[in-house]
Order: sequence, then C-alpha cells, then structure tokens
Amino acid sequence: MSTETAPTETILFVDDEDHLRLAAAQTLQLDGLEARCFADPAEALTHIARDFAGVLVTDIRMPGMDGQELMRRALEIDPEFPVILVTGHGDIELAVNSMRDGAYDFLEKPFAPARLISGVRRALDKRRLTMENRRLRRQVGARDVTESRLTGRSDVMVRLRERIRAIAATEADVLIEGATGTGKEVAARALARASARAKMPFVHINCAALPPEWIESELFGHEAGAFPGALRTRFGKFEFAKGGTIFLDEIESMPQAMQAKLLVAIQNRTITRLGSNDPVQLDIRIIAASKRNLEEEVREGRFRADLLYRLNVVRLYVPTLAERREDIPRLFVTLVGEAAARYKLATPEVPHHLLTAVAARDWPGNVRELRNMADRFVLGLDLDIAPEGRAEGQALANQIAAHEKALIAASLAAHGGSLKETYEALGLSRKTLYEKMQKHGLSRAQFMPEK
Ligand SMILES: Nc1ncnc2c1ncn2[C@@H]1O[C@H](COP(=O)(O)OP(=O)(O)OP(=O)(O)O)[C@@H](O)[C@H]1O
Repeated sequence: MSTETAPTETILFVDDEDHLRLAAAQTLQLDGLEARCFADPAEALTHIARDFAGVLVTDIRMPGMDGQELMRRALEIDPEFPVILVTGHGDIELAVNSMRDGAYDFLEKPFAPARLISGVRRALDKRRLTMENRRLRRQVGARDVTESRLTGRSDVMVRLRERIRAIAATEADVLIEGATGTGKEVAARALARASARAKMPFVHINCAALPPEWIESELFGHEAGAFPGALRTRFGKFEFAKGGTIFLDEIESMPQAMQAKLLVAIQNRTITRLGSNDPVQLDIRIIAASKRNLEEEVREGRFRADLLYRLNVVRLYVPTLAERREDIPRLFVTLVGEAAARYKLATPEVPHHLLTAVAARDWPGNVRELRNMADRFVLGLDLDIAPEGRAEGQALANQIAAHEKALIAASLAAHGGSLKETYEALGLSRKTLYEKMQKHGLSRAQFMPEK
C-alpha cells in the first residue's frame, strides 16, 4: 500500500507591486487556495523543486530577474512545471512567445479575480496529472528522461527530452533519426525507461550487423528442421521482447525481402517462426532508428514506402554536435569523468585551452567521437585537435560566428556560468558579452553547475 501523502498545492505568486500581491493573495485564499507571494523572483525560485506540487504565477516585467527568466529557471528545474505569466495590457506578442517558450498560460493585466482563479485551477489540474503520471511511472520502475544519459542543456536537447517524455507516455511506435554517434540508442533506451514498459525487456537489434540469410531467423526465430542446421526450435528477438520494447537500429540496412515481412509483423503484431504456420501474437513496442533520411531511401528504391509510412507515426530527431555546439564543453567534461572512472584513474582537470579547441572543432562522429577523445585525454595519449578547416564554401562570417559562439560557451563553462569571470577572461565589456550571448542563443543557466 502506498503511504505517500498528497503534497500541498501551493501557488507561488510573484509581482514587484505590493498592492497586486495583496489582491492576488486575497483572491486565491478566499477561494480556498494556498498562496505564497514574493516581490523577489529569486526568493520564489528557492521554493521550486522537481515534483513541487504547486504552480507559479509571475509578472513578466520586473526589475532584476524578469518573469521570463524566472520561468526559464523554473523549467530547468522541472520542465513540466506549469507557469502562468502575467503580461501588460496589449503585450500579446510577448505572451505568444512565452507560450512557445513553455509557459502554460498567460493573464493579461488587469485581470478579473475569476480569471486568475480559473487559470490557476487549470494549471493545478495539469500539475496533479503530471505528478500522478510520475508516481505511476515510478511504480512500474520507469525512470525519467532527465535521469538518462541524454544530457545537454541546449534548446534542441531540452526539447528532445520533452518530446521523449511525452511520447513515452503513449504506446506509439517511434522512428528515431540522426547522424552516426549522436545518441539514437541512448534516446531509444531513455524512451523505453520512461515508459510503462520500463521493467520489461529492451531488445536491441542492429539490422546492419546481421547477415541477410540469418536475419529472419534472428528476428522471428525458427522451428526445428526449418532449414539444414536448425536442430531445435529457437525464439527470435521479437519473442524475447515480449511485453517490452524492440529497438531496430540501422533499419535502413534491412534487406528488402525482410522489410516486407517486418511490415506484416508490425501491422499485425504477430510473427511467424521460420518453418511454422502458426503466427504468434506479441505485445511489443517498436522503436526503429536510421542514420539516413528514409524518404530519400524510398526515392532511391532502397526502402519500402509502405514500411516507412507505417514507421512514420512518431518521429524523433537527435541533433548532431554541430547543432548543439554549446553542449560540447560540459559534455566533454562529463565524458572525461566517465572515462577516468572506467579506467580507474584520477579525473584530470580539463585545461581551458583544450575545452576551447574541443568546442570549436567539428565532430563528424558526434558524441561517440568526442567520447573517444575524452578516453585519449584521460589516458594521456596524443590529442591532435587543432581546429579543423570547415566545409569549403562556408562563408567566413559563419565560421567566425561559430568559433565565437564556441569560445564564449567554453569560457562560460569554464567559469561555471559566471558572467563577470567570463567577460573578464574574454576581455569584453559586460554589455558586449550579453549581446553576443543573446545573438548566439546562449544563457548562463546552461553553464551553471548542476545542483
Ligand atoms: N548525451 C550524451 N551524454 C553522454 N554520452 C552520450 C550521449 N549521447 C550519446 N552518448 C554516448 O555516445 C556513444 C554513441 O551513442 P549511441 O550509440 O546512442 O549513438 P547512435 O546514434 O545510436 O550511433 P549509431 O548511429 O552509430 O548507431 C555511446 O557511447 C553513448 O553512450
């Protein structure tokens, strides 16, 4: 039996104007809601934790940390936390942008007490659902995506984790796309672990690694005597995945004849062992991954359109390191720590100039290549990482901008997100650093130490 008691649902209300705080507190309390009001956003932030049961209502325009920054910080602590932003009259564009950035709702000033209550009640309902979902997932042993190895604070990675979390709650089959070494398998495992199938098997099949003549028997199994050498009945990987998840890696390499059989298996949720006529019903979730664009493969006649159509229900894209350059310094430091643990060596400090070079370089092999580099660094091997020339024809300005972004990201990472230390180290004014961070979509929160 569960002994968990329901946590208190508290509304955190942030506004720098005293009379608005007072009015809101009265409105909420009269409606039987528990409200705590703050003039200082930083103070409100200290109350927000993962699994905090309440919601946040904050004014956007405040001196110091504004409402959007407060929201961003809150969503970093818990990406599903409902935030209601209070905007000035006519600030529709700001409100719409904020919704895109993850706000749950917005209230336009001046708002009627009833509007505040209904907005807050809806947000609390949503929060209750999230918490209930998390409790259920914990019961089945599921772990949250934020606990997986799918690290990275760039917008693209934050969004990827959000999508994985949302998709994990469904039973949909998923197609994961991304270049080599980006972490497609890590994403697939995170998805399975965050789903209700967490405690059931996760079966990984690399379609490119199987000889074409074995693939059917590997996937679907065979009966004794199905072919010369088949001495006894053997289960295939699909049957091992029963009740769980099957991960079809490098699906683009699946031979055409097998693609047709796979389509039938996915459509009917049944497999037939080689040499048998009896289909076996299976409850499995299918996650497929491809390094190549499957539409292109279909056009080239290498991949069946009907199979792509069937797999195409939910699509996830895992970005390359080039698309999330700002994650590289922190990721490298993490990988160095992991490598040191693996080799049972002390974790070496990563010198600043190395972080800068690592962040500025191209990584065509993505995280896998970066991981190899971390291994070499820990083992004291030659690193050979002078920044390489970029693809020819790329405008010089783009190269400069990319290097500038990488340099700033590396410096922010080296200084734990401290703006002062960063602008001093880079010899910039505070204003220039701030402008450049805005231009490159960098925020100091991305580089602050994990709590
Ligand atoms: N965000 C991450 N943080 C730490 N390590 C990661 C991350 N993403 C990937 N890795 C590591 O990088 C390596 C490559 O990841 P993975 O095998 O998932 O990539 P992939 O896209 O499936 O590669 P391939 O296309 O070659 O099959 C693995 O060692 C994995 O543990």
